Amino acid sequence: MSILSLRRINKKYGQAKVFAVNEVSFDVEEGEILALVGESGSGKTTLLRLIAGLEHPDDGTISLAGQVIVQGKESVPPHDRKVGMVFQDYALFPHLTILENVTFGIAKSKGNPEQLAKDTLKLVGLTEDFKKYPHQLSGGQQQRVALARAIAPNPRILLMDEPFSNLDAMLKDQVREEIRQIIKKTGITAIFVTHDTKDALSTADRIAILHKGYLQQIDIPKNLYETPVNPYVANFFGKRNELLATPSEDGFYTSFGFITDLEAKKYKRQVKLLFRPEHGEVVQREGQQLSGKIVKVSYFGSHQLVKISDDEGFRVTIRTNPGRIFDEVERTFFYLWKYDIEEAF
Ligand SMILES: Nc1ncnc2c1ncn2[C@@H]1O[C@H](COP(=O)(O)OP(=O)(O)OP(=O)(O)O)[C@@H](O)[C@H]1O
Repeated sequence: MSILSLRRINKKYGQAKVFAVNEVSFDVEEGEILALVGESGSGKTTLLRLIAGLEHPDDGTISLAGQVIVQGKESVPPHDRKVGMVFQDYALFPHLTILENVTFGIAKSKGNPEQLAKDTLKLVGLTEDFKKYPHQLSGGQQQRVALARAIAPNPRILLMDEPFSNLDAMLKDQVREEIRQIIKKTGITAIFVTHDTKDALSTADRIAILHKGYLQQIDIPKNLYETPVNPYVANFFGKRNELLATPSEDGFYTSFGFITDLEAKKYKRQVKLLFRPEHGEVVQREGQQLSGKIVKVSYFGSHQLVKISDDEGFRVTIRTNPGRIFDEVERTFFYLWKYDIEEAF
């Protein structure tokens, strides 16, 4: 069931010439984790602030948990929306202990606020540092306090702005997994903003990708990566190779050789074969494969990227396992096991 629904949301700031958010519509399902991704200035934070009520759209409707919270000029004020927010810098009160930080937002709630704060801190994995101050905690721990503070009032939805950007690379993988598990354990619906595709692919159930304020695609990570709706989305998740090819009855002629493919006869004019580095395989045997000269091998620990050039110097990149040893300038064979076909012109 959808808990949040945005319909044709537009937002332009003051005298700006272009809209920060353009005609954006989507639904978020209950219990889902949605990542909002896009390059800098694409409208991610604006969208989050519109949902939180920190900005008001020029047009559009927003409904949360069955209640219309924005329509035309009317809107429910932020404190009545029951939205939890985790800010990029965590925004903890430096002069309050972590227990006081979490109790602060629920002080007026029924029952025993301090016990609820303690229980929520335990839920996020902080069991004994209740009396410490934020500066005495690591970045990852501070983030968990911010998360506890946001979820303690039992919000309808949790919004997080760049939650992983202040963490170093070593910590990031671990924190992503922990945060995902905590959110899933509570069953809360969450939306987080990130410009890092790894954050989105590894943490979210679905990803919404924005470009210049327009929603490009919203789907599960695998579909965004494997079946992007346009070149912008495809390239956002890692560069694709683009190889020009001439179709014939039984395959494609390329500058690296011939690829047998009966799909080719559907095309009348030159096409582009689009493929990611992991959709090719470098092989030793000669056969129905493509061939070229290895011009560069880059080692990344978990894999290698091999740049292969045709006779004219045009290059494609193929990913291989890290154990293979290649000589640069070696002639090699490779094949593509997956590619998209697009009209070239
Ligand atoms: N308060 C503001 N006043 C005027 N323009 C703004 C304001 N906030 C954002 N903008 C503009 O709106 C557009 C979208 O900005 P927004 O911050 O939503 O993008 P973003 O995708 O979150 O970017 P980043 O990743 O850099 O935070 C940008 O062109 C930005 O310059």
